Amino acid sequence: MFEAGIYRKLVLVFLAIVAVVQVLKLYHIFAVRSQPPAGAIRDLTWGDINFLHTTDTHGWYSGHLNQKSYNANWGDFISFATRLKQIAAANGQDLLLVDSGDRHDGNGLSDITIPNGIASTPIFIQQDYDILTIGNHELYVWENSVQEYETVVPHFKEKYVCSNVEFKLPNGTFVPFGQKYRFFQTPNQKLNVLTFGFLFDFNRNNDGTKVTSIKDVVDNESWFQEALESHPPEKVDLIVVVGHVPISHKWPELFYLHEKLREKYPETKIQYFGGHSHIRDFTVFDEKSTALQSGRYCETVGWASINMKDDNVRNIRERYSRSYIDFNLNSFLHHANFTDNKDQFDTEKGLEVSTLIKKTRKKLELNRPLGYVNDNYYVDYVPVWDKKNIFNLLTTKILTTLQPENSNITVAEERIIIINTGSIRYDLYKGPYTIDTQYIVSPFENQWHKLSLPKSVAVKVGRKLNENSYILANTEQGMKQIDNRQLAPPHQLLMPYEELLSMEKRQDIFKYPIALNNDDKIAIESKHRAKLPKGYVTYDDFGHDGDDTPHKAVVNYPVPNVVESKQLNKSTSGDTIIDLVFYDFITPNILWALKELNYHITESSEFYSNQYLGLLMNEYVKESGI
Ligand SMILES: Nc1nc2c(ncn2[C@@H]2O[C@H](COP(=O)(O)O)[C@@H](O)[C@H]2O)c(=O)[nH]1
Ligand SMILES: [Zn+2]
Ligand SMILES: [Zn+2]
Repeated sequence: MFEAGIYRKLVLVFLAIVAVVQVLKLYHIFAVRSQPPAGAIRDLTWGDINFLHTTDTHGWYSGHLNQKSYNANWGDFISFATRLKQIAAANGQDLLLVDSGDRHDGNGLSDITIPNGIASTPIFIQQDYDILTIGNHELYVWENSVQEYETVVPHFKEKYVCSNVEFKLPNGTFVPFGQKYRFFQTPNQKLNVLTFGFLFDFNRNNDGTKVTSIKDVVDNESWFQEALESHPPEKVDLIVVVGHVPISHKWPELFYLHEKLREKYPETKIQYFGGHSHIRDFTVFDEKSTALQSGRYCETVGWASINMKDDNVRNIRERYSRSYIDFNLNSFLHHANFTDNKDQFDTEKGLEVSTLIKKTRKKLELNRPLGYVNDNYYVDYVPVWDKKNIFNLLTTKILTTLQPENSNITVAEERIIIINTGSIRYDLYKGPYTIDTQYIVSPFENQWHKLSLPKSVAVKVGRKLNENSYILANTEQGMKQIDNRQLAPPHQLLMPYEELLSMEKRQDIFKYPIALNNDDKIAIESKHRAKLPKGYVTYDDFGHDGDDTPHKAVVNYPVPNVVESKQLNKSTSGDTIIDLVFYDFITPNILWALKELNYHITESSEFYSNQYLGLLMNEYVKESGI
């Protein structure tokens, strides 16, 4: 009797264990449902109208020569777009190409020439865009604005749409880059599309250009109201807004525009394309409006599709789809249905452009090695104090080699050198350090300026600049907004340092950038994902299945707006006068910080050196390697 009782219990326990294992197995399969097997690519979802979007390409038209995930070049992208347009046409659908600006500053192909862009712009314009607009990097330097106005705009004609930036003609009048808006019909679906192009409220543009905030255009510019009046809702099937503006819910500009457009077009579908903050993102504005942002540096081609005939749509995901396509040949061949068949995939024009890129790189000697990098140095994959962090390398080794330009510059015994972290544009990877590397990492050829300050004041400036507040300040150029967040790397623009720091205490946040429900965590932590290549795991308003290629997430640690290289003598007593040395680019921010510190400067900053950071890096690598 006793044995039978134990036996029965053992059987029950065994059955219970089997049941639990089955449930977990089902749960696991179910939870990992959105993860295709390693190496598999998530297919695109096509709609009546489809879009390919690029933004913040910053001259990366050669592709990423040492990163397989982004190994396609601009010629491959041209072939890819051509093939997808053919698929769309065969299905009676539309496919439009859109670009949101920032086309140089960050790669040797675009930056080694004077002015920059001379060699790269002829490559960029080979892509057959349907809608494009301007980025802030086309506006810092007058020569780049001239190039945009005289080369890019005439090439694309009515397809270049820019609603709030103007160019000053020799006679002093301001005219738009391209058209302020465009109304056109799509070739296959015959959709009537009303298009605008906007730049974020940028105030560091050169004097030969003018930027009007989106709010001012919408509220005060008569042409905008007239454009809406002359294109009433019954005549417009779709509004497209191409912006060099972040689409994040944290960035208000496009949401203000949306609110005003909805007053006029309560039911019309409105599709936004964003840029500037260098991230993959997708936001839902309302049931009939979404926004796509497509990363940076030719790492991503954004994809959006819309079902225009949607009277009985129950869920917004039946109306819209979005994908972030890794800018590599594997993805391009897959989505264009030419897997393992590159010869057939290549178009004549694509091959011509790939050849042009090779010839241009050779002519510019971009692959000429200057030295060797023995380790990887990251912008934010490791904390800023880590010896593998590039800012640690710069502040402890490279900046210490900066010399005043000549002997008649008076220099103090001690100094602090400050750089904005947004001036460093990419990681420094192990391998040959070439001419191209200099521009990839630190393209800005700013002068160094200095102020002689009491040490007690100078040591506080960096900390003040790392406060993240949007400040209205009276600068030399008049009332300008000083936004210290704009000094940081673009992809951290929306996650201010303090906010990131506060999260740092909860390590989990760096694995899951947003709070995820349990089955997502299972999906991410699953053994399957652990084997995947590192890369973007994008969490947006549609969830985390947007990346066409599943990756193992990288972690982004917080990066302050500025970092400092301190050459100070701990032994000196008293408030000695030291040199505060900084990039002339951040002078408005330095002056703001000193004002905030109640320090009244008696003289303006003084020229210190032309040895900009890229040159210092080159010399350092040649001398001692890194
Ligand atoms: N030190 C310098 N930093 C610069 C300069 N021009 C731009 N920047 C930095 O880049 C971001 C904007 O980049 P984006 O790709 O997001 O538009 C800006 O906020 C600065 O941090 C420069 O000449 N010198
Ligand atoms: Zn950019
Ligand atoms: Zn930008």
